[in-house]
Amino acid sequence: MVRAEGVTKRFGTVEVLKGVDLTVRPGEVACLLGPSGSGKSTFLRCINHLERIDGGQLWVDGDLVGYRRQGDKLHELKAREVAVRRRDIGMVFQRFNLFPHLTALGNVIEAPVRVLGTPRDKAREQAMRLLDRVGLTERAGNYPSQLSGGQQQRVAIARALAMRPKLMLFDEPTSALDPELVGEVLDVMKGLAADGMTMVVVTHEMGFAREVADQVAFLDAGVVVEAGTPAEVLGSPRHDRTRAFLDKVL
Ligand SMILES: Nc1ncnc2c1ncn2[C@@H]1O[C@H](COP(=O)(O)OP(=O)(O)OP(=O)(O)O)[C@@H](O)[C@H]1O
Repeated sequence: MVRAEGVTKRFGTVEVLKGVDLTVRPGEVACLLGPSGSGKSTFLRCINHLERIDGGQLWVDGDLVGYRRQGDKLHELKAREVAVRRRDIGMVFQRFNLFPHLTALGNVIEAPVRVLGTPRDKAREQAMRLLDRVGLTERAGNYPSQLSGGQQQRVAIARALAMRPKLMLFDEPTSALDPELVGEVLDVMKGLAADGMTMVVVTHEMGFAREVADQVAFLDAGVVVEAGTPAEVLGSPRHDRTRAFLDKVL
């Protein structure tokens, strides 16, 4: 589903990704760990077409990010084509980024109606099912300001799911939450994983990584220095930098 080979990314003269290699298979949950500034968000943004890579190759769902193949030639994607590819990718951010002027239901309905042209009645039915899935049926009519952080994040997940993505990206989805609200968001993510959603999750929640991840990758200074099962990477890390990081967070 995601394959990165030697992906590099520079901001100005600073090389933030220095050759990232990572493969995430369909249905797999990959947790990306690493110190602040190691490039985790940047890598997620590259997968989601929000940043352009400078080198290496990045495939999502069999397509080379940024390019369309025609015969044996590659053509750069136009903005419209990027927008179409991005429909298959759901992204959930640390700060929930809900539309403040729309209710929970309105937030979930918005993209299917506007982008996919789903009839409003059908989008509403689907949105209610999604709100039920994230445990927020009763809150459908509430505005973001009337919801807790955990509830807002669950709406954000429902909103991303409304586009029926093939891949979900999570960028520290619980970091902005009060500790007592973290569990409710992780439970929704665990449910998604159990349903077979392919997920790449940047998180500091080691319990989640240990319990749910098929693969844990440790990114340090723009390079995946080790990747493996949670037992391998969290239980017996091979790299000094991974060990030093885990000593701090575990
Ligand atoms: N748009 C940008 N322009 C310039 N520099 C950027 C930009 N985005 C990120 N950076 C820099 O790239 C480096 C990696 O940032 P990134 O947010 O990817 O790291 P991270 O591992 O997700 O960190 P954190 O855990 O703190 O969120 C940082 O030094 C950051 O300042």
